[in-house]
Amino acid sequence: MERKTKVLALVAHDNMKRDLAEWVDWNSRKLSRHHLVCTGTTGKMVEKTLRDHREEHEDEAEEKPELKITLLKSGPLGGDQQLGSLIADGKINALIFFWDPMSAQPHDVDVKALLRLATLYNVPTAINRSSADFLISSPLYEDDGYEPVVKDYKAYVERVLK
Ligand SMILES: O=C(CO)COP(=O)(O)O
Repeated sequence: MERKTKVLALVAHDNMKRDLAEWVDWNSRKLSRHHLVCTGTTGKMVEKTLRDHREEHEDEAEEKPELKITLLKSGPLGGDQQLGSLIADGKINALIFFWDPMSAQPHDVDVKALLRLATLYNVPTAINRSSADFLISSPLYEDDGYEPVVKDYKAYVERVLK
């Protein structure tokens, strides 16, 4: 049976990009069959990592799906906000965001907003390598029937203002 393609968002701050590149390389088979959405600079790195991985494993007979990677703007230039908007529209199935706990970011408010929306919409989110390992190796990750429950905000939306 044909498995569903998921939309996975991958983002890393500069000091964490090497970590993400290693993680992507290690998980390239699992990632390659999904549509990846990345902030600009992260996306270029992810694409290069996946292409290099393919070149190194050219001799393997397995079928290699066409890479599908969407590059948003660079994070500080609005990429985090673009991703937040995709989350609000229900277009992202999981977020892998290696954010830097040791450096201030010029777009810190955008980073916070992105993480807030991922939480609000109950998007499975990994914020470091171990949580990313747990996420990608979870049986639920492979379960096409699993849909995260999004809270019903109807009462909030329809509240009467005095
Ligand atoms: O700043 C980022 C996330 O907050 C990531 O942006 P880049 O992928 O463009 O470096």
